[in-house]
Amino acid sequence: MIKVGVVGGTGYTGVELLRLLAQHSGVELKAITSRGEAGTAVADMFPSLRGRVGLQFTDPAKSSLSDCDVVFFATPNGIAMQQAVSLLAAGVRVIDLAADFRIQDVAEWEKWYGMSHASPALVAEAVYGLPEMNRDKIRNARLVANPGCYPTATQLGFIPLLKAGCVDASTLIADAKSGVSGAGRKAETHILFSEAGDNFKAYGVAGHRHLPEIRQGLSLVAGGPVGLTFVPHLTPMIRGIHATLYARVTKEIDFQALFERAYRDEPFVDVLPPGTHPETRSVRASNVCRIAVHRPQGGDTLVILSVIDNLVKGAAGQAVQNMNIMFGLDECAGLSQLPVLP
Ligand SMILES: NC(=O)C1=CN([C@@H]2O[C@H](COP(=O)(O)OP(=O)(O)OC[C@H]3O[C@@H](n4cnc5c(N)ncnc54)[C@H](OP(=O)(O)O)[C@@H]3O)[C@@H](O)[C@H]2O)C=CC1
Ligand SMILES: CC(=O)N[C@@H](CCC(=O)OP(=O)(O)O)C(=O)O
Repeated sequence: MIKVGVVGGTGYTGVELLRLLAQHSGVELKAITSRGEAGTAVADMFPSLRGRVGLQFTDPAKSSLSDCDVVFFATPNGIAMQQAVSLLAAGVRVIDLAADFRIQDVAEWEKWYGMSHASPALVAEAVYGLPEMNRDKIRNARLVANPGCYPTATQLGFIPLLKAGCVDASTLIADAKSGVSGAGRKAETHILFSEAGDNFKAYGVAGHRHLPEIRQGLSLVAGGPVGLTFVPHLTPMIRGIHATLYARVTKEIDFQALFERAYRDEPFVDVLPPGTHPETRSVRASNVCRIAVHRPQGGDTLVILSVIDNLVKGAAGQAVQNMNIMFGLDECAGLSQLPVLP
């Protein structure tokens, strides 16, 4: 049994980790932290976990995280980078759901995240945890940077095209929409029901912190710099990301066949038949990314539709997938949930 700790068990990605780990036969939950709820039974706060999680929340400063085999950080940006060094020194592997180790250029990270990096030396060691891109490196990683939610949906949609060199890499467009849980569980005015409900808006058009993360991944695949316009939107749904991706064709190939080949052996990427329109509810609560490939009116622009659940393939599910790979388990262990309908 793999001994697991979760830092940030009261947040949305934290409780999603608990839901998935509680259904995973290869792990034992050892510590679940909260600063404000230490001493509260986890199942009292989240009755959905009654009978499945018997632990209480513990104060992160007093938790026995160094006794774990792996610790997940489901915390705001800037927390894991302060604690990873000592955990790694104690032989604990770390999976950070935040962005502390996602960007290899530390100066660039500091610019977008508005803080100094506490462990710049660890950044080079960290492996970007997108299994479809980095599975072999993840296997031996001590420290995994779990990708962001928008970056997961966007990169999975563009990667086959850039690998094949069949689109103009300088004019990519990602028009992405997220459910409100993407903003986390903390109280903020713009995510109040009466602000976000029955409403739809773009944000971060001038520059969102996921832009450098997506650019980094796509540039590696393309073998050179990419030009990307990325516009996120907030939609009045709870879970889900829908990314509509545009790319101009430079080489004629069978694009549907390209995607089917690229993801044929991927357990969590489903390429839909031609002409289909994936819905966010078709992946709700599951670790699946569904992709459809379109070429409207046979023109020179491809439109790729990519949907994920931001809390699962966009966060906790992908983190469990990474843990499975790191510990040599079945990659799908604990991740066989079908999407919830309606
Ligand atoms: N929501 C999403 O869709 C996605 C989120 N992420 C990333 O995952 C991380 C968690 O997100 P999310 O779950 O939405 O956030 P939430 O705001 O819902 O939860 C944050 C958690 O972190 C804990 N926490 C806050 N500050 C500290 C601290 N200083 N030390 C220890 N624990 C702390 C909080 O617990 P307490 O206050 O009880 O200690 C809480 O459990 C973020 O970095 C986010 O960017 C990544 C992909 C998708
Ligand atoms: C709807 C919403 O607010 N989404 C968040 C992104 C989700 C997230 O948590 O960011 P990471 O993936 O980098 O951790 C935002 O735009 O800031």
